[in-house]
Amino acid sequence: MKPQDIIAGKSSLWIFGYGSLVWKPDFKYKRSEVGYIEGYKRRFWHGDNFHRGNDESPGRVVTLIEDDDATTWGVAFEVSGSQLKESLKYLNVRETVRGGYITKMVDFFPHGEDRSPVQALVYIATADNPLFLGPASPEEIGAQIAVCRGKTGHNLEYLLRLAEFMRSSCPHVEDHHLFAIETAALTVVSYLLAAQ
Ligand SMILES: N[C@@H](CCC(=O)N[C@@H](CS)C(=O)NCC(=O)O)C(=O)O
Repeated sequence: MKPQDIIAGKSSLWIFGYGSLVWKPDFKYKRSEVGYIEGYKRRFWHGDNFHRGNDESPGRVVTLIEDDDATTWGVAFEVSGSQLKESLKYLNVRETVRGGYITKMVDFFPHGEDRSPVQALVYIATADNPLFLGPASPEEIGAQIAVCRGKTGHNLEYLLRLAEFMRSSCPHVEDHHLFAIETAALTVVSYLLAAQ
């Protein structure tokens, strides 16, 4: 979907973040809500040769993989008025042009009792994306993240900030994939530091 098609006729829009967007939206928004989407699992299966890696050593960032039994927790940001066009223009470069993500509309469920879902835009990197790296063990992914860096910073920062967000904002959620990779990456870092 092109940004102009997304905002056609809309005065406001919710944008769901589940990776770097949860800790670094970098666009103006009216309000935000922690919550989840259904039917997708978050996986470090997408490559990144710009923000957190390069062509020789692509980093690993998250995408969403369809799974009817899964939910993914993150943050939805409501943008309205001029924020709508500004946020989509910014995210089109950050997510689509540089990251290879496409856009979909999903139901977002704000955290809390009996909250009705709202439609939200989400950026997803699909398996046909040339940067898609696919499944690997937490040890392999952790080792890759421990040594990669790109124009925006270290891949380890991306991992640790997402893990911190989940612990602080979603303490009731056990994200085995995320925390196993965090443990593996920190183990590699400790070995590298000890070897110095
Ligand atoms: N689309 C996901 C993942 C977004 C994401 O991590 N995209 C990368 C692009 S490859 C990014 O924005 N990186 C910025 C950074 O690493 O600071 C989200 O909603 O948070």
